[in-house]
Amino acid sequence: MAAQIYSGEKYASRRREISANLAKRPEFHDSKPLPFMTREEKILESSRKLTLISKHMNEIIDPSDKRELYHLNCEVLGIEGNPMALHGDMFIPALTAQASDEQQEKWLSRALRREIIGTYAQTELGHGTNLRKLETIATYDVDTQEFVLHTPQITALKWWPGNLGKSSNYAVVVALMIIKGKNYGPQTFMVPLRDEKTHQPLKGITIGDIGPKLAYNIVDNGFLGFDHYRIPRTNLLMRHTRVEPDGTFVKPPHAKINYSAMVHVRSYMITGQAIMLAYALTIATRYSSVRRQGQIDTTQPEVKVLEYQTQQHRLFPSIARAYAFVFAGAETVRLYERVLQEVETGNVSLMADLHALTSGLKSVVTHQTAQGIEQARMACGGHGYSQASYISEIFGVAVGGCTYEGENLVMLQQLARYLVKSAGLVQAGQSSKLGPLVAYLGAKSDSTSLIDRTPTPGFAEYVKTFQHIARKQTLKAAQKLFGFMEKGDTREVAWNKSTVELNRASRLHTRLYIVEAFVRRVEEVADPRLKEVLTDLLRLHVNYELLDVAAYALEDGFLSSSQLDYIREQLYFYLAKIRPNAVSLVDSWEFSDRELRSVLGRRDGNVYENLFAWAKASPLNKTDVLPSVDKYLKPLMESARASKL
Ligand SMILES: CCCCC/C=C\C/C=C\C/C=C\C/C=C\C/C=C/C(=O)SCCNC(=O)CCNC(=O)[C@H](O)C(C)(C)COP(=O)(O)OP(=O)(O)OC[C@H]1O[C@@H](n2cnc3c(N)ncnc32)[C@H](O)[C@@H]1OP(=O)(O)O
Ligand SMILES: Cc1cc2nc3c(=O)[nH]c(=O)nc-3n(C[C@H](O)[C@H](O)[C@H](O)COP(=O)(O)OP(=O)(O)OC[C@H]3O[C@@H](n4cnc5c(N)ncnc54)[C@H](O)[C@@H]3O)c2cc1C
Repeated sequence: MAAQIYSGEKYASRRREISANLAKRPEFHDSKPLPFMTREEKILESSRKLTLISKHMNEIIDPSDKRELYHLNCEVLGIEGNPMALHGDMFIPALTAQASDEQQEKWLSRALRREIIGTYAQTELGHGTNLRKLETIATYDVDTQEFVLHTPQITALKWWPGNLGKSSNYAVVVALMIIKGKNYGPQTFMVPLRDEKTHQPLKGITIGDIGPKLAYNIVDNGFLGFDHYRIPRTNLLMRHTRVEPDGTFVKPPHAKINYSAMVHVRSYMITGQAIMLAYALTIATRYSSVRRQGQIDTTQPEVKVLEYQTQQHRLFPSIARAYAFVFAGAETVRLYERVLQEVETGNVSLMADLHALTSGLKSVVTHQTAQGIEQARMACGGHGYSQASYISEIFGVAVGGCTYEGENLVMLQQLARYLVKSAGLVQAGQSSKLGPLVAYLGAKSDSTSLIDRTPTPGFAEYVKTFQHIARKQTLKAAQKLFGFMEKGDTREVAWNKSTVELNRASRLHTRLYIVEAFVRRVEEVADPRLKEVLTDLLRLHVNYELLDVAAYALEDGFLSSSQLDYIREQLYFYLAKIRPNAVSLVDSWEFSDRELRSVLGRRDGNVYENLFAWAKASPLNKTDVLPSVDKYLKPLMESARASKL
């Protein structure tokens, strides 16, 4: 099953080898539990381990393999980030996609050797979403052939870039490019920030950390201001866009090619989110198979809480989602890598499809992941609330994905633009022009679903039902938009009056895509034992998801209320059928205890002994009497006693 999850036996077994290798190297392990450390201690600890990784990486992984590096980082550094997180996640991808060969020779090779540390500085105090209104300006000075970077007011300060605050000495900075008074929109520049020897900020740079956050606190998200700071013309990233010495601007082959680092993260983060969801579910499912509370048969001992249908309903549909997401994530990464290669040859035809797909997936997956993690926490009762479970940290890190790389409700609108265009083609009788991801919009719907009248597995009927719902909502939302425009609203006003409905269409389209990706993967499985278990999980998934969106199919009679009952019964049937495999389904992700960092979710299942040992090790228990008691509580009680006398 691990080979299914990790798209092949090769990587699944490499993961095992890497984990086994690390198990023998205590210097790579957390020196104490992360929840017992201050932020400063965590950053120090993470930097220590990062240095070890850099020194010994070649002995443990093939450094050119992104997935091996990712696994090494998960084991050693963990999810709370590290001082070079953005270096790998965005700085290197931005240089790879946007720097010219010559620039790559100069900077990318140094970045890959870790001679310099970089980040991606785009968001500002006043603007994150609306990139066209960024306020940092890069004005071209023809005389000196330099760009002058400037922060004209406080809202123009860069704000949020990861590892900008304290760690990075370079950044890919996004600024509005002005040449001879003309605004050429957001462009990307390679900018030195700190002296390479002293790490002191360079003259003209104001820089620092933005303070603690909900989670992800090992990362020093930062602020950055420029005071008429000069960089050479050749620091504009010039793989696709160019500015000649005389200020002539050479347009890129696609207007949004500079947004590639964002599309990179949106493509990869689907897998990252699936893994975080699986972390939380591993912890909650293991714990639920140890925790006994209450009885189902009063003549029998207390049951494991995993026997309760409510607990199964709380956890198993999310287990199915984690699988669905990791399968969809693998497809997304393949598409991203293909588009990256095609862009190299000047073919930008798939950029819009990739952008639409990743915008929708990023939004739906992060939202459902956060929901699933929070349910996993609650499924652990009181112990879920303790940091010993580590689920609160996993939630805090994962939920950040709802905001970063484009706020979810905004990104759903990006997909909606694509869907509206497609709906326009359908309306104009040009369905043959629809791309493969939206071809279903042009198909004719059956009048009713046959979901309860086809032999199992009947996935085609489920897919048809999801298609019916997504098509109906897309055409309806587009119609609403067109209707407002016909009545005289501008497109922007009409859009704003239709966005709740448009975003619903985007979610439904994306959920259809996820179901289809799951079906595609299960169809490929050759081993009959694996196929059976995955088919059960997929059945649970399609019934759960369909029930969640059934209102759309009930309102036009595509589904009847008796079919709804059928779907519910199927759901309950598969909850029970999956129960014996539940622990194996989470164990198949093969997370080591070191990677999980959860006292509650350890493989040995010795929950109570482990919790007690953890509590005793808490910093507060180092002494029996805290200074706060000596200083305040004892005098308080003493004065209360004295006043009574
Ligand atoms: C190997 C296994 C490993 C597994 C790995 C697992 C995990 C690791 C992965 C990730 C790391 C995780 C964590 C890192 C943590 C945090 C990092 C966070 C970083 C950041 O947040 S960086 C800042 C991100 N900021 C944003 O995302 C801003 C969002 N805003 C925008 O993107 C844009 O402003 C906008 C909303 C898209 C609008 O742009 P605008 O220029 O105004 O364009 P429009 O007028 O709206 O559209 C015009 C037109 O262009 C199309 N368009 C827009 N963007 C793109 C694009 N990128 N590509 C193609 N086309 C695009 C748009 O659709 C319109 O098309 P039309 O045809 O409709 O005109
Ligand atoms: C953990 C984390 C890490 C980050 N790392 C980086 C980084 O490394 N580099 C970097 O540059 N940035 C980074 N960011 C910033 C991040 O990319 C932005 O916060 C994000 O893009 C959202 O932009 P915003 O903060 O301006 O939100 P806003 O756009 O101000 O959103 C506020 C509200 O307004 C709504 N809204 C905004 N525009 C519209 C619209 N057009 N239509 C309808 N509703 C709208 C949103 O839906 C939301 O509800 C990070 C953020 C976080 C949380």
